[in-house]
Amino acid sequence: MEIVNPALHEYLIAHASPGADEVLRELAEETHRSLPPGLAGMQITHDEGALLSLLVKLAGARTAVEVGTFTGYSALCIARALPADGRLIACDVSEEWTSVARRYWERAGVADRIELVIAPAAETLRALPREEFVDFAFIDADKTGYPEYYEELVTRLRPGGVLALDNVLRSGRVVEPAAQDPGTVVMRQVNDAIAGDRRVESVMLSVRDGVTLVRKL
Ligand SMILES: C[S@@+](CC[C@H](N)C(=O)[O-])C[C@H]1O[C@@H](n2cnc3c(N)ncnc32)[C@H](O)[C@@H]1O
Repeated sequence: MEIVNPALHEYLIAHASPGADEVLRELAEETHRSLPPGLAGMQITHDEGALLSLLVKLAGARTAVEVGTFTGYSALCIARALPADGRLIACDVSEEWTSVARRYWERAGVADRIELVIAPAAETLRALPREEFVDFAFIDADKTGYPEYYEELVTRLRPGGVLALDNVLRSGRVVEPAAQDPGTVVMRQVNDAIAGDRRVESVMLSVRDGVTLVRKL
């Protein structure tokens, strides 16, 4: 999934702060021990988690939304960067995977900041107030859902708010014309749409599998 070479990726991870965090490390270990590699590999890596925490703090975020929670690693990185009275709405469809997440959120002392909604994310997002109240959002779920998740979230992002999208390079497949799987085709459309979206300024980063950062104007 990573697009930088493995040695360099290890080096990046070793230099992201906070260095050793017991709760995050054990969450990653349990996820990789209990699930097959194809599923466990959906978890973001430590460097991306550190990036999310930093962005939440830089944006001064109090209200955040995550689409795609899995076993809770990214949600934990977002929630612990919020102030104590901050709120993260976490969207997923899996009771099984998010039951792991809940245990680690409790351990980290951030469970009271996270509202987990088990339902298709499009339904959850559509039901949110139609106001610019979101300070930070992270999209990391089914790729064909990205156009709707982006639109529902960008309209609710406050001016100056930040939205991050994961897997935007699809392991490099976005630049391979022969790659025509639905996720890659949709991701090319999303990437083009964001680059031309006059409501935002944006940049694509080659972090892990590619992360686009969007700031609402
Ligand atoms: C790549 S994983 C998320 C990884 C997570 N951000 C982390 O840090 O470990 C994608 C997640 O999206 C969820 N998902 C897939 N389709 C969804 C949908 N329509 N609505 C909400 N969640 C969905 C899956 O259940 C899965 O947990």
